[in-house]
Amino acid sequence: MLQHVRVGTRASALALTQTGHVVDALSTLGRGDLTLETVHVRTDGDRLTGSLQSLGGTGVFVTALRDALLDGRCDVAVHSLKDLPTGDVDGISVVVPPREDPSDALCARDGLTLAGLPQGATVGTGSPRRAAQLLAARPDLVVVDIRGNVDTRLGRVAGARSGTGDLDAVVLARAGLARLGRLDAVTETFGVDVMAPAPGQGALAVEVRTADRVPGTPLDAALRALDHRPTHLAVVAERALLARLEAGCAAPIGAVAQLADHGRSLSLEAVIARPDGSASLRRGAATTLGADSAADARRLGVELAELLLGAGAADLAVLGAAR
Ligand SMILES: NCc1[nH]cc(CCC(=O)O)c1CC(=O)O
Repeated sequence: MLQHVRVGTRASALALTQTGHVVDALSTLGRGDLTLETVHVRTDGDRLTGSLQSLGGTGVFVTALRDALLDGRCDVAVHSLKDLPTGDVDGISVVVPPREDPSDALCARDGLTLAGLPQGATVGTGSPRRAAQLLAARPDLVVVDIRGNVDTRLGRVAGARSGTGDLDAVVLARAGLARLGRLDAVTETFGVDVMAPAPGQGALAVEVRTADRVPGTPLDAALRALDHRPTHLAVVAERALLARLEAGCAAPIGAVAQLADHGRSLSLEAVIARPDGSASLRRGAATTLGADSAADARRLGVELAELLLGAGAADLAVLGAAR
């Protein structure tokens, strides 16, 4: 049986490379039974130019792609998983391919590391999570709110290829730079102890209409093979924590999970920071994985969120405001 599949994507360079990876993977896993086509979908997030925070929280890049999927203008939609709101959507099922390194990376002028940046250096990021953790490590830094695609942000670094940048550094997800072939710009990759990544960072979400998950069809078989259990369970835990804290992707919350004990348990570490970096809470937890491992992962996220709330998380950050 030959099945034709239209894969919807945003038109940014990052979205196109991410979609390209998914198309290649589905093509290989489809063993000649899938033909694939890429369909460009415009989103409000690509059109508006204000601060990312002023756009009204999570999901600005997501709705148009989901609408295209539900309207039947495409059959598969590819997103950066960290950009998705935490709620499930009726009629859509999510597959999670293997994740890239979830870390954040400093891209500074002249090869500088965080410790090497001069007093009062300017660092660009539009993310309250990154701003808070930068300021926690270096209260003297001046954080500049920037947005735009990865190339635009890298172009803001002084002494970068163009040489016209106005900032000493920017912070970006290492995964995006890796996918774009721009790891050359990275001057330091942050450990979780310095900067805990956004829940879901480095992972992709491949969305499909639940009605199309028909066992035995080439698309369903390829999607089953594409789904990566360690990544899927990790992001379920990270996003359950975010949801329990009633926070969106703009909240100053970092969380990263990974399988341990040869896949028999899952550990989760999370940080919530005061936006100015003057205080933060960090906690970790782990669970063994039983027959319903997704339920165990979700419970781990909820329990760690409740541990953080019990320790005063709500006093640190304005939770609920960034939805
Ligand atoms: N919010 C924008 C966004 N969404 C996903 C990535 C990078 C890729 C990823 O985290 O998977 C980026 C850019 C960045 O944060 O540097």
